[in-house]
Amino acid sequence: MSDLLNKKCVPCEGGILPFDISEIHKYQKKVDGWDVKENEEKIYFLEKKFKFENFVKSQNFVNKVGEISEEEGHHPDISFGWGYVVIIITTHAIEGLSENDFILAAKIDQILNV
Ligand SMILES: C[C@H](O)[C@H](O)[C@H]1CNC2=NC(N)=NC(=O)C2=N1
Repeated sequence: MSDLLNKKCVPCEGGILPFDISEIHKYQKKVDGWDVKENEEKIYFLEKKFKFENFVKSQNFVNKVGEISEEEGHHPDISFGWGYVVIIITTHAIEGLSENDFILAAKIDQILNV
């Protein structure tokens, strides 16, 4: 079990530096199947695609992700449709990745492991 599951996202309104690439790689090892990508503004984010059997199962997963995000006070960008959900996570306040993103990723994975 990832140690990240025992942590809680800390409210972030800026004032800290985003993870550098070596911290990103260290944390990436703690979450399974999450890609690290960089957008056109050179902002790093996490991305994972989840597959489901139908639309309703995708929708139910999105709803659970929404509940966890509210509990954590940290929110992903979500797109979904028939049989898939794509989750993107970054820390908007610092324009990069922080521990919060990896905590949320670990807790999203946990939805499917319980
Ligand atoms: C204070 C509170 O934590 C912030 O407004 C939060 C809300 N959710 C958030 N979610 C994400 N992904 N990034 C943020 O910077 C962010 N800011």
